[in-house]
Amino acid sequence: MSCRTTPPYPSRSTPLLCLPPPGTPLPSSFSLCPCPAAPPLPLGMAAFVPGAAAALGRGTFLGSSAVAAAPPTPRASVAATRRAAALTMEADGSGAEGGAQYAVGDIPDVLVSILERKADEVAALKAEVAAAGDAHPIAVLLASGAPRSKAFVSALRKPPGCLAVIGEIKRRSPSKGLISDIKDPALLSRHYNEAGAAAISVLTDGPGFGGSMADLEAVVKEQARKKGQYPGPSVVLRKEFIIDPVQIAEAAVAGANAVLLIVAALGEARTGELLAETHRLGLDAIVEVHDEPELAAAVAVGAEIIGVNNRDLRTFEVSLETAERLRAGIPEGVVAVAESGIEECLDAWRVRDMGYSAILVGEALVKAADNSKTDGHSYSAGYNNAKGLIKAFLAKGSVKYGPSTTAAFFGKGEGAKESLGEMTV
Ligand SMILES: O=P(O)(O)OC[C@@H](O)[C@@H](O)c1c[nH]c2ccccc12
Repeated sequence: MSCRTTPPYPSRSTPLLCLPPPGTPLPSSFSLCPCPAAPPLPLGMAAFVPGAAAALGRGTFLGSSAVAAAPPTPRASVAATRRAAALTMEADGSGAEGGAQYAVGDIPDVLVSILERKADEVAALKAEVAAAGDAHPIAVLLASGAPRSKAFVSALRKPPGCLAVIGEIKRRSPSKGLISDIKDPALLSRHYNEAGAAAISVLTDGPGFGGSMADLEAVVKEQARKKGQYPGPSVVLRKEFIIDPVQIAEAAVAGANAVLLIVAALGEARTGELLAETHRLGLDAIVEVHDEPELAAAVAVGAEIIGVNNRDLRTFEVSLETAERLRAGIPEGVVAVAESGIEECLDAWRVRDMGYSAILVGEALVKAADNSKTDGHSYSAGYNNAKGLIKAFLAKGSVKYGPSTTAAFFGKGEGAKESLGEMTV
C-alpha cells in the first residue's frame, strides 16, 4: 500500500478527505503504512564551520567578549542589546575567554527587550539567593553540581519514522498576544501525558508569555504523580530566556529536566558555557537555532539536542521550510527537534519525514484544549481535542487526515494503531 504521508504532501488549501461519511463500511483489511526508515542524512556541516559563518557577512553578534570590541552599528536596539549581554556576562564574572566571536547575526528586537528584563530578573534572583545564605537550595546546587540523568534527551530520541511530542503550556506570546487562558497547567500536562507526549514544555516568562515558576512547579508535581504508572511521567522543559547559570539551577531545583538555550540570544561562546553549566547541574538542554550560522554554533559547542525554530524572531513569520533547510546540517546522533508552527498532523508527519525526532507544539495544542467555557479544572471537551491532536501527530500509519479538529478527534484511533505496530482488522 502506498504511503500518503511521504512527499509530495497535499497543500493545506487542498480539501482533504478525512473521513468516510457516517455509515460507510470500513475496509475489511488494511495494514499500517510501512514507512521506510528515513534515508541517511547527508552531513552538510562542512559549509557551516565557524569561520565560514563569519564569511557569510551577517551582522555582528554582540555577546560575550565581542561586547567591548563590537563596531558601532546604527541599530538603536544595539545599545540595549549590548547592555543586556554585558550584564549577563558580568553576572557571574564569566564571559567568553579570548578568541574571536564569529557572527551569529544581530539579536532580534523582540529578544533585546526580553534579555534586558532577564538581566534584572537574574540580578534579583541572585540577591535573593545570596541573602538566604549558603543553605539555599540554588546555592547548594551551584556549589556542588549534580549527576546527569539524561532523562530528557533519552525521552526525545526516537528511531527513524517515529516522533516524540513536546507539548507546551503557553498562554500568550509577544507576537500573538493572548493565545489561551490556561487555568490549570498541571491538568493540561496530565492530558498531554495521557495522550503520549514525551515531554512538557512550560514557559516561565511572565510578561511575554504569561507563565511562571509556579506553573513549572505545578507541572513537575503533576508528572511526578505518574511515577510507576503507565504511561510514566513526561519529562519537563523549563522554557525560558536563559542567560545565567542561576536560572538553570532554579530550573533544576524546581524539578525540570531540561532548559532551552537560544543561540540568537547568547552567541556561540555563551551558549557553550551555559551548556556546560546545564550538564554540570544535571540537566539537558535544547539548543535553539533559526539559521545556518546559529546551527554551526550549536554544533560547535556540542549540543546533544538541537531545536530548529521555524519562527523567525525578526519577522515572526513561521515556515517549515526552515526545518527542512537546516535538517541536513544536524549531525547524526544529535536529537533534532522541530519547533513552532506545527498546526496539524500533516505538519508533524512532514517534519518526521525530514528526519526530525521530536516536535515542539504550543499554540495548536493549547487552542485545541480551549476550556474558556469551563472552570478549567473539570472535564472539558477541549482536553480531548488536544489529546486527539497529539495522537494524530504520533500516528504514522494514517491515510486519513483532515482539518485539525476532525483529525484531532479521529487521530485518537490512529495513535492507538501505531502503538500496536502492524495489524489488520
Ligand atoms: O506555538 P507554536 O507555534 O507551536 O510554538 C511553540 C514553541 O516552539 C515556541 O513557543 C517557542 C520556540 N522557541 C521559543 C523560545 C522562547 C519562547 C517560545 C518559543
